[in-house]
Amino acid sequence: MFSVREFEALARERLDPAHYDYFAGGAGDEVTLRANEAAFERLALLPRVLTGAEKVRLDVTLLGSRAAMPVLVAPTAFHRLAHPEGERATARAAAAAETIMIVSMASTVAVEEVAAAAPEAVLWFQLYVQPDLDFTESIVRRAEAAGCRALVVTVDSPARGRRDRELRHGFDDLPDGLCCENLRDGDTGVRPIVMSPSISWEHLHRLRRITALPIVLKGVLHPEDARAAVLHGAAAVMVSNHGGRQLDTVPATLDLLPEIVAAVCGAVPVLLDGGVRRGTDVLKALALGATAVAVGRPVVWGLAADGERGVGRVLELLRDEIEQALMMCGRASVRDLDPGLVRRPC
Ligand SMILES: Cc1cc2nc3c(=O)[nH]c(=O)nc-3n(C[C@H](O)[C@H](O)[C@H](O)COP(=O)(O)O)c2cc1C
Ligand SMILES: CC(C)CC(=O)C(=O)O
Repeated sequence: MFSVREFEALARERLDPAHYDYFAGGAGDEVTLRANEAAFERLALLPRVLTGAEKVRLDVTLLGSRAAMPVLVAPTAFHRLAHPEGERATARAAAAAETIMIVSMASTVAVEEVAAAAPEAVLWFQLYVQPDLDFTESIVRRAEAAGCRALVVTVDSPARGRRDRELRHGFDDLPDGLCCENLRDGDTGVRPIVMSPSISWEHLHRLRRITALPIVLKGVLHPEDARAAVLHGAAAVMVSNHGGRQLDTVPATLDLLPEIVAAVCGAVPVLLDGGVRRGTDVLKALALGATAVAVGRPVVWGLAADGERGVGRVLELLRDEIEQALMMCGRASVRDLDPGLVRRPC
């Protein structure tokens, strides 16, 4: 396998079509899903020459967590639909690649077991605030106790996106034997995930009161919200449209990045996900001001294709591509890229 695209093709062959469509699909007409990747294709790289950059640096430090490359594992649900080992395999591969895995609240392996399966892994935990705030707090406590080092609060989902592919397959629940293990509740079994339309800045304040973990706001698209996130104490913002799975026809994340970086004014790191498939994509996002990016579907494709090895290979491919692209651009480090590296062809 020599590219993320090849992994997607193999995953498609291996997966039940309903599960492939769950992973691959987007909301509505999938305009945003396509736009995310197209935005990277539209932007060109403009290399410098004779810069003497013999050794290149790929590592970054984010909220105190080190990553050997500026590519994180985005939180994606239901990994055991892709491979029996599920999130355990993903975490082992992330640990081997020395990068950060953001464990989804909707993981099919409990966060404690993910941590136990990969003791070296640096884990962050993604949270959907549940209307029962005491239950939400108990989930946060579990993530803390499991050793997660940041809380990634997803704010783009006051309701679940309408995804025609899921509707067509009637995919609305996990098969028998699988469930969202982080929603187990002593008294009532496993609770369903609820998307909270009432979620507000007040919930962020509450989370800040109950946990000392740094909080990343995931799903910020409007520059005003990015500014507000800083004022309300977010430790980082993640420019994300949920991989085109929530509100269709929102802009590609790469196209919004410069405005958000300007709005945040260096106060907190800006992360981005959506459509990253190549090392050159990573360089483009970093050139426009992201500190790092995250990949969702590429990791799922690796997992479905070959479990831990597949995820490991996907991460290795991205790492090698970044290193090569950085050298070809005449730059010595992912930390000091600037907008001069990219051109928008007229
Ligand atoms: C199958 C799938 C499941 C996802 N599950 C979650 C989730 O549980 N929580 C969350 O915040 N985002 C979730 N996302 C969104 C990802 O975190 C991320 O924003 C998106 O996948 C990035 O786009 P990409 O797939 O093009 O890399 C999911 C995405 C996919 C594809
Ligand atoms: C369980 C779902 C809410 C996970 C998700 O965020 C998604 O499928 O995009």
